[in-house]
Amino acid sequence: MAQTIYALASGKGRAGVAVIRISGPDTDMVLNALLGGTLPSPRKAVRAWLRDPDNDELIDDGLVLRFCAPASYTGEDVAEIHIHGGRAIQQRLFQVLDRQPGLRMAEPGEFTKRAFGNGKMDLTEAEGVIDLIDAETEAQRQQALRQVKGELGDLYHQWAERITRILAYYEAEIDFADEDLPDDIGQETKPQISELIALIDNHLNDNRRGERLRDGVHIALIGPPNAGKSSLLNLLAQREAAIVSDIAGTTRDVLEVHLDLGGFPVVVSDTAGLRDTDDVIEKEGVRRAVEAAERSDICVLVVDLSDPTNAERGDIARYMEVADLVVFNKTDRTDGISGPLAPKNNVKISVKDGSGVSEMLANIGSLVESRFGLTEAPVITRERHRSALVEARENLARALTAPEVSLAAEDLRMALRAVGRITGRVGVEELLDVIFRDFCIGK
Ligand SMILES: Nc1nc2c(c(=O)[nH]1)N(C=O)[C@@H](CNc1ccc(C(=O)N[C@@H](CCC(=O)O)C(=O)O)cc1)CN2
Ligand SMILES: Nc1nc2c(ncn2[C@@H]2O[C@H](COP(=O)(O)OP(=O)(O)OP(=O)(O)O)[C@@H](O)[C@H]2O)c(=O)[nH]1
Ligand SMILES: [Mg+2]
Repeated sequence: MAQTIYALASGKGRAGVAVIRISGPDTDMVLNALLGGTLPSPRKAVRAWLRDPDNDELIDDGLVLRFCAPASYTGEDVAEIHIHGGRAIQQRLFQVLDRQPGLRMAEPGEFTKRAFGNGKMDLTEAEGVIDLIDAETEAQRQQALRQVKGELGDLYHQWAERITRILAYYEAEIDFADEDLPDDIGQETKPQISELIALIDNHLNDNRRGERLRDGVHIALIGPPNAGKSSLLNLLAQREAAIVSDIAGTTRDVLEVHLDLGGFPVVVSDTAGLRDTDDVIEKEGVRRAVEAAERSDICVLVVDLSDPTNAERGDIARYMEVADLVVFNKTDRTDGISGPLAPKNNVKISVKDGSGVSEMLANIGSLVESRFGLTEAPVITRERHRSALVEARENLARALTAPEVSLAAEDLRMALRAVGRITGRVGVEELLDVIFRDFCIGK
């Protein structure tokens, strides 16, 4: 029998109201003790004086919510005690709970773990709950909510069902080889397997947009020394995060700033100015700058528009080729002549007087949106999903060329297990039983 667990469900520290959640078989016993014998009816908020059962001392004027298994978040008996969010009240209630037999403090995620264990949600939905709580931007919230609603889990469940149906043909061939079965089951199954592989490939080939949206889109600011990269970073961060000076080669380390860019989480990296140098430390800085550019999802090249030496530097022309956006800075100093350099996507700004900055933000915003924005179909949000799908795909491909029916069946079973691992929803055997029930084999 599961233990009864409790935890502070609301944020730590002083607050207007704090919510303490209890889940498990002893929930009603605890409520009885705290309320002095009257249990509120389920799913109805009831105001109640909370007392320490050992000495009848008042703890707080509270609000209590009771859920009866299985109709609760965890699927167990659950109670929520809403108290005033003062430290001493929280402390006192926790002391009382700690004294109750069979009760212990919940581990992180344990309520949701129980919800999964009791079939209230699958693993992708549980991950969605965590992502929803962690969501810091609007796009992250939307992506997490879709996962909580089960969109991703449903997709994988559909695929698991498709594999199971295909597998059923092979199982039937193995079990009832002497019965009336199609001569070549491959004719029936192979197009179905290929179709599924194509679906998985398409889903995998997503530019890792879901993962990027979860973790943050990495934007690197690169360019020659003194172009104004650090000045631009500070402008974006709205604080003096990086040192700015008119000495070329000021920035050495890669400096990261986290921002909400129109609802998208982005991590902007300021880097050392790119140039040939004999200074060993600056050299290392340049190496790190190039590395940051290679690792980034979006590479922004910052160039000083008023610097006449740009056109002579072959490396800048090369960076212009590969950069996603070229920002010509310091328009306040010139009439905006970019010389012979005219990259595809560029914008002219002045960090000093702020001109062009909103246009630049819109430009970066649309790059982020088109590459990493939400799509019609749900997307992979974790490496865990990706590696399981790659494994499933490999096994499906192997099933296509398997020399024997029994080997193909084993490949399909492995593919099924890999997909099933993502949702944790249904075991292979369980699914097979369901399918076999309406699989007409004359038996
Ligand atoms: N006070 C409070 N607010 C909360 C939660 C909570 O547990 N308590 N939630 C969670 O942390 C979220 C809401 N999610 C919930 C999910 C399921 C059930 C629930 O009781 N499910 C039952 C009954 C379903 C029904 O009748 O609609 C079930 O699934 O059987 C409750 C809340 C966000 N807000
Ligand atoms: N006139 C003018 N000066 C600017 C502008 N943006 C930056 N600067 C100046 O240009 C100089 C270099 O700016 P930084 O931001 O340190 O340049 P950086 O690209 O980070 O340089 P490194 O770190 O050396 O690679 C500083 O003196 C800034 O004040 C601008 O839009 N107009
Ligand atoms: Mg700098």
